[in-house]
Amino acid sequence: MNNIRRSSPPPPTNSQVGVGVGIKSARSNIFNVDGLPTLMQQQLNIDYSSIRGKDVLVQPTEAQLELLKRRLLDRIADSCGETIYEIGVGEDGSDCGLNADQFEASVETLRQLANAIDADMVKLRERPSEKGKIGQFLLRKHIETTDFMEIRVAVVGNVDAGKSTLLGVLTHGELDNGRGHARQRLFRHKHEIESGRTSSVGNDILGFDGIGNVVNKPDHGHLDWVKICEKSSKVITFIDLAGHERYLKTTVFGMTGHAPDFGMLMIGANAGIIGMTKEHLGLALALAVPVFVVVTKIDMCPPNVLQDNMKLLFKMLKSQGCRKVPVVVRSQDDVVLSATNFVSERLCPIFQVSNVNGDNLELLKMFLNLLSTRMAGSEHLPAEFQIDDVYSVPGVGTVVSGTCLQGTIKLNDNLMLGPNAVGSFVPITIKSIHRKRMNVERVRCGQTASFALKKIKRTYLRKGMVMVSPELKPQACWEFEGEILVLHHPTTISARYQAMVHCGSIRQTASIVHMSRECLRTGDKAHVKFRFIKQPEYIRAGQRLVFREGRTKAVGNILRPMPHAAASPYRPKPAKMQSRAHNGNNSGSNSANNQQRHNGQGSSSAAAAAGSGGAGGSKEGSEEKQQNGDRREGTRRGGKRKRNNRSGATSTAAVSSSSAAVASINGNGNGVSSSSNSNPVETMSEPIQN
Ligand SMILES: Nc1nc2c(ncn2[C@@H]2O[C@H](COP(=O)(O)OP(=O)(O)OP(=O)(O)O)[C@@H](O)[C@H]2O)c(=O)[nH]1
Repeated sequence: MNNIRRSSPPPPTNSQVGVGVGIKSARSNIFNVDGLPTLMQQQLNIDYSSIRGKDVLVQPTEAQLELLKRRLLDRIADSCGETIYEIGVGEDGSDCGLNADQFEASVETLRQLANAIDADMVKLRERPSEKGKIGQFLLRKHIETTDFMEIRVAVVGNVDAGKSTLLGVLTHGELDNGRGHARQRLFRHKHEIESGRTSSVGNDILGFDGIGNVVNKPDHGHLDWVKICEKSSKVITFIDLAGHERYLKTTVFGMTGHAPDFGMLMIGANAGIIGMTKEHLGLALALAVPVFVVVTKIDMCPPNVLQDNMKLLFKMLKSQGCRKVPVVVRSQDDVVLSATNFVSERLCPIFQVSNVNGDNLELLKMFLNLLSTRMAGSEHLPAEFQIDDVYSVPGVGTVVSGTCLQGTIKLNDNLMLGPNAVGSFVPITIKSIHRKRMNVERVRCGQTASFALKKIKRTYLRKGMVMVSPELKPQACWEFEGEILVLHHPTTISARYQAMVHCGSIRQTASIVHMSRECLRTGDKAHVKFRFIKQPEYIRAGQRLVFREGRTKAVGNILRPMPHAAASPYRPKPAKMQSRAHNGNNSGSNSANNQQRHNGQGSSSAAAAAGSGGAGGSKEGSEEKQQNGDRREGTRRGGKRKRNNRSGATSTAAVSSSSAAVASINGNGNGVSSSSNSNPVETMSEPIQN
């Protein structure tokens, strides 16, 4: 059988396509890359050698048909409901192509197999090869009306890039007028309608049926989510995030708390890489979320400007900081190529679209239809659900929404909910389950849902809590060890420094108790022991985290939760916060002074550029203060400036040897105004390692 998705090393070009399929890593876990026996084969001792030839579908025996069916079902189960089959390619990838008759016979056999396993079949692509034809076909299994595959796409990009407009156009099927018509339907607050700016995390859905047609049919401008879900085999949930720097904290929460499978980075063709573009890209890279790019407004952009901005985009994506392979998607072939190689090949597909005249929107839809979840494969594990919102619904009671990270949750299941302020978990029972407003009986890993809970008060709950299977014997942690990489700090970070930890849907200030180095600067990596300031949280080793305060940003992983750390409140004597002086006002001469003082590195590098310009630090700081009255607890944030304790050369070396997206995120945490000061490409020049 020839349809194994491989993560082959050479970067694909527009004229090549990777063999076989599935966009998700889960597939390659089971079907290993060399055609060696899979885990399942080993377990069941099934010999698939007789179905490895390129012509197996031409005239298969009964036994071969049975094996083919079995293998297709395995693959579909592994991929949560669909797979892409490549006809005319042997399992080892060599000797490709079938003559016309053989090809037709193979297609017919595949159609019979699809019928036998109750799946739809659609041709995606057909191409000639040296020895004949090769074709790729999508097989999508029919599922119950109350079930559908779910993919979450976080929509990020600078303000006015056209995010809400594109989502309005995609989900409502009506083009924009260039003056904000399409986005009106998506705004959730009066001030958003008045200002035309997204300020909250929004959800919009786009449903595809078994053969990839969009099922969204607005009724007088309104979408009935239940109808869409009933008719859909796959639902794309767009997490519409705010582009304005003022709402960065909400955007970070959207990226960490809503567990997106993919990031859609939007760029206005005429404006190019400005403002928060690099900040958002850096965030996605830091959280290991694969990103594709959509360049909007090509209808109103002069060709030379578009060309220049595309050049910069390519340079940024290829830079050491990103190490992506950008591919402009211009045809259906390119769509299949990029969708099938998206995750494994570090490919970054780029779509150039217009929301006004509809250019290339069909290609984007086709691409979205081929995306698959990255969270499949842990249905059998004990359930774990992270809560990202809590409501009190009249007549229903307390409702929580969030994402199932592992296992399956069914109606009337008993789970443990917590941790509360003292770190305990309480038993709860699931009263009802909604997926996209539709009543369902179960939720699997990778899916979002809302649960009505029995006998629990709204006031007991908060974002960041979890509901887990009692089998997991959950424990809350005041402290944990992590490995972090400082993407930007104006001076140095030392023990007792406090900042906001974003980890899944947890958002709480934590203090550094201990570090493997005396102090940390931009680009430094260290083992750090953190302690939550307000209450213990449920965390797991391996979770990614973002540690930020104002323009200070660090990313990393949780290495070791420490559930046995004492619960007595830790009241660190706060470190002196010299760096405040630099956060406040970064414009004009101040900014220049700050650069020198902070970095001690003269003209060196992206880090210096990052420190400059814009009013980001102060604004954001004040937003956090407003939104987060709970955070200070009578302590001040620490941050130690150590002036001149490194020579310029040393610190430059430290930065350039760092593995981080030093500048990608840093490049301009400062908003639109800074973009003119710093070269967007140069600021991406430091490597990012996740
Ligand atoms: N001509 C043209 N105008 C567009 C296109 N896409 C969006 N616009 C216009 O650009 C403006 C900004 O679009 P929005 O969708 O609000 O941008 P946004 O990225 O969502 O902005 P925030 O919500 O503030 O982050 C609106 O007036 C749209 O009508 C396009 O493809 N062509």
